Amino acid sequence: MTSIAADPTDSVFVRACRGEPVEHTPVWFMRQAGRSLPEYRELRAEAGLSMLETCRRPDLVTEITLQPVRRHGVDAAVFYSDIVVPVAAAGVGVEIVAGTGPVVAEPIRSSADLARVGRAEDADLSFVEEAIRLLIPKLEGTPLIGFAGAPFTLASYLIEGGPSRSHAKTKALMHGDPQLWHGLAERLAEITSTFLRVQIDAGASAVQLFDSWAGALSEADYRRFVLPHSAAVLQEIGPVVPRIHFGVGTAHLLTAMAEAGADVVGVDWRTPLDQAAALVNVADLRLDGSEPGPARPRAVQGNLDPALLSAPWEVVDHEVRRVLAEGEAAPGHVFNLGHGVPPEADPAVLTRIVELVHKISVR
Ligand SMILES: Cc1c2[nH]c(c1CCC(=O)O)Cc1[nH]c(c(CCC(=O)O)c1C)Cc1[nH]c(c(CCC(=O)O)c1C)Cc1[nH]c(c(C)c1CCC(=O)O)C2
Repeated sequence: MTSIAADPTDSVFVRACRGEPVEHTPVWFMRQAGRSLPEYRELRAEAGLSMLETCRRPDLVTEITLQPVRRHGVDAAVFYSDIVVPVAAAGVGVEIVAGTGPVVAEPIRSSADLARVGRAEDADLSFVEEAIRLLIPKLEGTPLIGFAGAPFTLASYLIEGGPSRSHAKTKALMHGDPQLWHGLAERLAEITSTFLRVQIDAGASAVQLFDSWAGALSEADYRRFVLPHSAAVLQEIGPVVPRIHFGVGTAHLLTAMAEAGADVVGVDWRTPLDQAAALVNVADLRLDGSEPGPARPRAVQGNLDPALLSAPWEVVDHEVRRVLAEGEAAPGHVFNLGHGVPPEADPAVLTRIVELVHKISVR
């Protein structure tokens, strides 16, 4: 008898995102594929390729995406790629420097610079499609999360030329030349939507829009300069698959990030999930300026402090139980860390967390 693989669109993870009943709380980890895993470090050393070259090799992407699913038994896979992959495909010279992050040799700071950012329709993302088509059968029903960087977080790398704590040049450009800012953000929104669309069409069961650094903005600046562009991305994708929207240090932005059109709002460790659940129960922003519809309940994702992965197990155990209890207040809860897995994390602790979440959240 041939076994029929489970349908990922009916998985515990997808149902939790939609606020439907689940047998247990699903769990996955941002940055679960990567340097915390010895098998990842071995494969990278063996291949001898840069991070971006690795992302363009469907065979390697498939193996790396599967590694944490095999090892930890997580409820979802996250596509191994990077937020700058589609930007590089659109012709921007960018490298990922180990220990630093994306570095852009010639930053985008004028309209002449903006002309160097290619159009989404000219970006070759066939390697993404190929990798996902290889992956889906190997996942045997485990849902795949596709992702992209939101316009603000991508723009910050392009304008600053690399990682920045203050995002000073980005903020100066937003306020000093709003027309150039909106032109750049619109171009990036198109690239991001295309990257997400390619992943969904190839078989991703959910997507996450990472606005990792949006927390650096005031709510007023976020609403004026960022929200319309992130909303354009999420609303362009539509409700075909659950849309997760995440940033770090966003306690003051959770309502606005939900309004962008997310089905699930990712929360860092600073805001308890019961408080977050109340903040995200709002209507979607209407991009045409019409009256907002009724508030809609949204699921939350998070939010164990990644720093605690190196605390004694009793601490982790206690914190996992607290996060699960606070998550009960939301219509749906996807367990995760409050940000990515640190490279020095002990993978055995992650496996133990998956087992604990599955055991104590049984309905
Ligand atoms: C801001 C951001 C980036 N990339 C990403 C974000 C948003 C998520 C977040 O907020 O952390 C998204 C990303 N990057 C990567 C993934 C893969 C999937 C997963 O989450 O497991 C995802 C979802 C692989 C990666 N992306 C990167 C690595 C590590 C480098 C390597 O393996 O060579 C991995 C596994 C590189 C990268 N790329 C970026 C940074 C900050 C870094 C780390 C730099 C460093 O400390 O070395 C930009």
